[in-house]
Amino acid sequence: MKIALLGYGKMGKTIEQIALKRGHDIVLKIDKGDTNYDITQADVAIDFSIPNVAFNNISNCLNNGVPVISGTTGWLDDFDNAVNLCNEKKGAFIYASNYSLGVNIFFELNKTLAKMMTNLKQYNVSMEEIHHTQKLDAPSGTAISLANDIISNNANYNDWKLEEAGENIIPIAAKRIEDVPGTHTITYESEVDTITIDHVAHNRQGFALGAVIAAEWIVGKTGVFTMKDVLNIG
Ligand SMILES: NC(=O)C1=CN([C@@H]2O[C@H](COP(=O)(O)OP(=O)(O)OC[C@H]3O[C@@H](n4cnc5c(N)ncnc54)[C@H](OP(=O)(O)O)[C@@H]3O)[C@@H](O)[C@H]2O)C=CC1
Ligand SMILES: O=C(O)C1=N[C@H](C(=O)O)C[C@H](O)C1
Repeated sequence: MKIALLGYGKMGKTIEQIALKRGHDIVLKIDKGDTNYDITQADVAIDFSIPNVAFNNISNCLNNGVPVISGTTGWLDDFDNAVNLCNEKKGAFIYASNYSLGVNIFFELNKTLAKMMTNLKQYNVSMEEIHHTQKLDAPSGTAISLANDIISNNANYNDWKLEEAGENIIPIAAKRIEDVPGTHTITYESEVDTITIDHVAHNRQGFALGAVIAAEWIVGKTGVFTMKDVLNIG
């Protein structure tokens, strides 16, 4: 498979290593300032860039009939526009806030726990995410997915807020510590005890492998998909 990497930073480089090991060719490596390139030479594009260029990169792929895997976080104001463009162009598109198998299992655990806690109003939920100091967005895309899944599965919550608690609101604390690849913790606290679930990434390999697996899966398909479709879990 011929892969275009849109964003050749920490994730782009990790994806390259894994894709080469799995027998793929990297035909484009696009970074800041690279504007004059022909995306149609790729069978599939993988975007791990920065929030304010992600939608433009995704649109370019969809407008040129190239399936696109989007891992960049912090651009979701344009998510519905990406979905509409994909449908209009009969293209193929996946966005996931987190491509790792472990986090996708964690997403399912979070939904199940949120459902179980609905009638237990003595517990208050909170979330913490920790990432490296170069991260541009806060809270993390994964934390936003986790919070939205709690809201969809637990009637006691209808919103989330960064660093702010309140009635029916999930407070999310975003910490930045050098070299942390990504840690997410969900806590339910009552007066008598605490229930905690967490996911700790040890490196970026899990995110990158998931993105390559998604790229292999999407070629030849039409539509807007999620990692749940790719991994067949939950
Ligand atoms: N969904 C998931 O599983 C995961 C998502 N992420 C997300 O992926 C994104 C990238 O993360 P990471 O690799 O750590 O970040 P990096 O900052 O290491 O890499 C981002 C790269 O994008 C480049 N870039 C800037 N402008 C453009 C452009 N117009 N087109 C293409 N590339 C451009 C940057 O170049 P330059 O440095 O020259 O500006 C940089 O090399 C983040 O949004 C992060 O949150 C990260 C891990 C997992
Ligand atoms: O920026 C990162 O590094 C990561 N970003 C993603 C997010 O915002 O959730 C996924 C992972 O946690 C690493």
